[in-house]
Amino acid sequence: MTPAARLQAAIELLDAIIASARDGGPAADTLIARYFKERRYAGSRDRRAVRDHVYDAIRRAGERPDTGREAMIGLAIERPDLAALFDGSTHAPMPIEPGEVGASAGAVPAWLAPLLAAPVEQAALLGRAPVDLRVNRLKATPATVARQLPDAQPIAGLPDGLRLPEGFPVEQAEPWKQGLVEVQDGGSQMIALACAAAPGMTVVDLCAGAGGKTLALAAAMAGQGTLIAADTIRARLARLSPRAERAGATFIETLLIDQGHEGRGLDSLHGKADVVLVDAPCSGTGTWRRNPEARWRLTQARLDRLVAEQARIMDFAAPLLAPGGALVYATCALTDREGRDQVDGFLARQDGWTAEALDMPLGRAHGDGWLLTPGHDGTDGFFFARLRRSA
Ligand SMILES: C[S@@+](CC[C@H](N)C(=O)[O-])C[C@H]1O[C@@H](n2cnc3c(N)ncnc32)[C@H](O)[C@@H]1O
Repeated sequence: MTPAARLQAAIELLDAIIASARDGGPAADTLIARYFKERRYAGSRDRRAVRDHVYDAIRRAGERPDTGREAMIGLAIERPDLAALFDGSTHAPMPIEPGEVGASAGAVPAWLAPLLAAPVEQAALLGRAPVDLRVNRLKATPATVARQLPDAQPIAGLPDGLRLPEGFPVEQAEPWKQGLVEVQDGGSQMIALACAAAPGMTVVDLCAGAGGKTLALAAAMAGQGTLIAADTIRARLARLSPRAERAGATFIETLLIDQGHEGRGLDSLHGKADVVLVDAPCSGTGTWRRNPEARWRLTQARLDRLVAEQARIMDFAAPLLAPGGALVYATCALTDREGRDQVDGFLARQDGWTAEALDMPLGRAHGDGWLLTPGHDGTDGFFFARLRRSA
């Protein structure tokens, strides 16, 4: 493909990504993979160049543009090398008309910016994310893994964390194949640390998804005790089993609960748990480094629904705790409504709970919880809090 044809391909892909973000369709990565499956003539260098154009244009535009051309013209305003490719030749984009405007530059949609926690460094939300690993203590130590992965660097403050450069193909590396490491952002590792799970405890990971944090809890428990991974989506929980097997964490039990009737599946756990992790569904504002078009999907109405659902989940999680137990509330969101205010609301609604002061090696205190941000900590963005049920 010529450089101009690559640019035109990026514009077509952006059209599809914009429509998908508007209509709740597939993620950008899925659309890009589909696009190239149908265009076998594109070589690996073509695919890389088109993908880079697409993501550069997405990262640059805080508001969802109307068209791919508008997104790309916005980028071309800052990149004369790209502007020169709008020449109308075969497979190239048509010349930019006088007065034709590009998407404006920005990190965060205007409606959302005032809702972000004040300390958040907004531009850093769109940076490039490294590949973070958690060494699986059920099978290995950081020292043994570091010898096998010489490119990996320790992550300050995370005893089991190792960091590889962006794009490192870790799934082809032996330590990953043998289950000695899991790919897990440093912020997620910090949340597992905040749970302070220990051998012999009863721990419930209530929004377990495919079990990223469940596996970290399993390692902290050294494979001893009761660890339940619950979720409302069967397909997500199903992805945990092969991961648990690879990690040697076969003591994990999975529990499929019924959306809207969660209490039914959780009755037998009432008053039994030492730790309940609520890693709640959220706006994902902290993970834009990995899927920057997510900010084109979020709407005020969706945020309102998420906030209501987070409060509801915390409320049905609370009775699961034994006296003296800890409910750890976490989101990969950086809006105060999903974090600090959510904890304030819980403490106002529920008697007999206190927020524990946290002192973690990365991040900073925020309200009654803790904030991690890409700009301050080099991790994805998270808010979490540890809420203790009185003994
Ligand atoms: C942020 S994701 C969890 C990510 C996961 N903990 C990890 O570390 O990979 C939130 C999860 O909450 C689940 N969820 C949504 N509503 C729920 C509910 N009412 N009860 C339990 N889980 C729910 C979603 O299916 C999703 O898997």
